[in-house]
Amino acid sequence: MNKPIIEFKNFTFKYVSQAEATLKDINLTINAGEKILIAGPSGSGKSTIGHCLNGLIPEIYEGDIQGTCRINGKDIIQSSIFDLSFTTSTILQDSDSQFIGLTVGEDIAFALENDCQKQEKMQKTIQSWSKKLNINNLLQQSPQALSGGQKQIVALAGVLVDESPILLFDEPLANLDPAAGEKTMQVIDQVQYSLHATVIIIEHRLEEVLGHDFDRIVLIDDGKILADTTPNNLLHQNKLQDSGVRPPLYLDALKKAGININKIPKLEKIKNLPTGPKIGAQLSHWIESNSENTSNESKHPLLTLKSIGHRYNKKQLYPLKDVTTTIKQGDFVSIVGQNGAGKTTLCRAICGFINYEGKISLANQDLAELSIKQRAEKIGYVMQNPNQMISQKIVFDEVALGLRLRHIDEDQITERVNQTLKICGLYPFRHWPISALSFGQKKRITIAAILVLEPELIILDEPTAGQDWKTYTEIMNFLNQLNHQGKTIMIITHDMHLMMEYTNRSLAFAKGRLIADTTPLALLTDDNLVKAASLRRTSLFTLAKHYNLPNPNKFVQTYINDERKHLQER
Ligand SMILES: Nc1ncnc2c1ncn2[C@@H]1O[C@H](COP(=O)(O)OP(=O)(O)OP(=O)(O)O)[C@@H](O)[C@H]1O
Ligand SMILES: Nc1ncnc2c1ncn2[C@@H]1O[C@H](COP(=O)(O)OP(=O)(O)OP(=O)(O)O)[C@@H](O)[C@H]1O
Repeated sequence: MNKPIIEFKNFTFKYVSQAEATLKDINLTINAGEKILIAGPSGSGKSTIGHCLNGLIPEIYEGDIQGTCRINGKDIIQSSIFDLSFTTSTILQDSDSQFIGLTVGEDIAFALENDCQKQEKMQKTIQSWSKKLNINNLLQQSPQALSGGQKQIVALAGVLVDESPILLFDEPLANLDPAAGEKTMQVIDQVQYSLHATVIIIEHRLEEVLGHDFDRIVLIDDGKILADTTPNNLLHQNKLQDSGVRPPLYLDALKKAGININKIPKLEKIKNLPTGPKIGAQLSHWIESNSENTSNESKHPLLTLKSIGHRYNKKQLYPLKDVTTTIKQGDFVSIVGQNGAGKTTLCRAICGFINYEGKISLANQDLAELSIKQRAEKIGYVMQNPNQMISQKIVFDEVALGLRLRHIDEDQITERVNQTLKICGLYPFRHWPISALSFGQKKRITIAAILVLEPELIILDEPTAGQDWKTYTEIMNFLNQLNHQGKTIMIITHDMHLMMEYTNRSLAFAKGRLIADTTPLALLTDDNLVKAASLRRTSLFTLAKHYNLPNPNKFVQTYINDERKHLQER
C-alpha cells in the first residue's frame, strides 16, 4: 500500500505564455490507495497539478519544467496523454469540454470502448454505474441537453467506469445539488474502497467534503505547498484562513462563541467533538447574547410570473410547469433545488431566451412586448458556464463589450470597467488574454461583464460555483451592496449557506415545479422540502443537534446575524 504512485521532486512548471512559474518547487509524494484533498485559493495552481497527473502538461499545455514528476514510476516528460490515460482518469471542472458521445450512454461507454471491452459487459458496467449515480433515465439523452449538474454527474460516470488506478476529480461538486454532492462523495468513497484507487480531489469547499475521510490535505498557495498534513492537524492551524480557504462552518461557529478550538483534540468530524455540558452551555450563552431578528421586507412588486411553463421536447420527463410568483423590488432571492429541476429553464424564460407558457411582467410591463436586446437592458443574466459567454480575447474588452455595443463614450467605459474590475478583483489582469486565466477567474469576468451594465434585475446562475472563499466573499458582498442600493437579485445556487446568509427568500424547485416560496431558514427546517428539493442542511444544524441546543434555528440565525454584522462593518 505504501508504494508511491505520484512523486513530484523539486518540480517547477512555467506555462509558455507566463513570465513566472505557476508551480514552484513542489515536493509531494502520494502513495497508492491514498485519498488526498488538494485545496487552495483560485489561481493557486491546483488544476495545474492535476494537468501534470493526466499528461495535459507537457503535451497540451507546453511550458518549462524543472525537477521531476513521476506518475506510476514514469516521468511525465517521457509519457504521452495516451499512456497516462490508462493510469489517471480525470473529471474536469468544466465538464462541457469532456463529452464525446451523441447520447449519455455512448459517452459513458467511450472509456470502455477504448479498453476494447465486450458489448455485453460494457452494457452491464454502464447500467450498474448509472444506477449508482441515479442517471439511468438520462442514458438516451444528448449530453448537450443536460442541465449543469446532470452534465457533472454524467462526466463522473464516464470516469468511474474506467476503473483507473488514479482518479482525479477537479471540483466534482461545483454544479451538483447538495444531495447529489453528498451522494457523489459517497460513491467516490465506495469506488476507492472497492478498487483501492488513489483518489485526488481538488475542492475548496471543505464544508461539503470534510464530512468524508481524507488521508491528507495538500494546501497550495501561489504555486507552493503550504501544508501537507492530516485534516485534523490542518484544522488546528490558521493556514486555511490565511491562504483564503474557508474552514467548515461549525468550526467558525465554535470560535465565534468564544470556544478555544485548539484545546479540542479531534476537530475534523462533528460527531467526535467532546459532548460534555461546557461547550453546549457556551453555545447557548452566545445565542442568548446575540439574538436579534433582521428582516428586510420589501414592498413593490417588480417581476410577476404567471403560470410559467416550458417543455424542451416531448420526451422530457419533468418539464417546467405552472410557476407563479411575484418578486418584489429589492428582494434577494435564491433559486434552489434538484439538478435538472428547471431552475435555469425558468431564468432563460425570464430573459426571453426561450418561448414559454404563461405571462412574465417587469414593473407591470409584459416582457413579451420587448425584444431580447431590450429585455437585456433591464435584466442581466450571468450564465453558469463562463466559456459560453466569453467572446473577446482580452479581459478589459470582454467587460467593456456591452457598453461598447451601447455606444457609451470610451472615457466613461474605461472608468466603469476599471471600477467593476477592481470590485471583482480582476483589475491586475485587465490587459491579460482571457485564455491564460483559471476557470474561476473566467467566471468572475462574466459576472463583471453583466454588473458593469447595471441592470434593474440581475439573475446569476451559480456565480460562486468554483470560486474560492475570498472571491466568493467579494462577489457576494458586492451583490449584497447592490441589493442594499435597491437592486433586485435572483441567484441560482446549490450553496446552502450562501442561501441562508445572503438571501431573504428562497424558491425551491423539484421535477419542474415550484414546491416552496419561503424564507431560507423555513425551507431548510422542513424535512419534506429538504428531501424533495435535494437540499442539505449545513454543518451548523448538525452542530446544534450534537449539543442538543434547544432551538437549532435560533443558533443558525445567530451565526448568520453575526456574519451579517461583520459584513456591514467592512
Ligand atoms: N493554459 C494556461 N496557460 C497559461 N497560464 C495558465 C494556463 N492555465 C492556468 N494558467 C495560470 O496558472 C495559474 C493557476 O491556474 P490553475 O487553473 O492551476 O489554478 P486553480 O488553483 O486550479 O484555480 P481555480 O480554483 O480558479 O480553478 C492561473 O493564475 C493562470 O494564470
Ligand atoms: N437544451 C435542452 N434540450 C433539451 N432538454 C433540456 C435542455 N436544457 C435542459 N434540458 C432538460 O430540462 C430539465 C431542466 O433543466 P435545467 O437546466 O433548467 O435544470 P436546473 O434546475 O437548472 O439544473 P442544475 O441544477 O443541474 O443546473 C433537465 O431535465 C434537462 O435535462
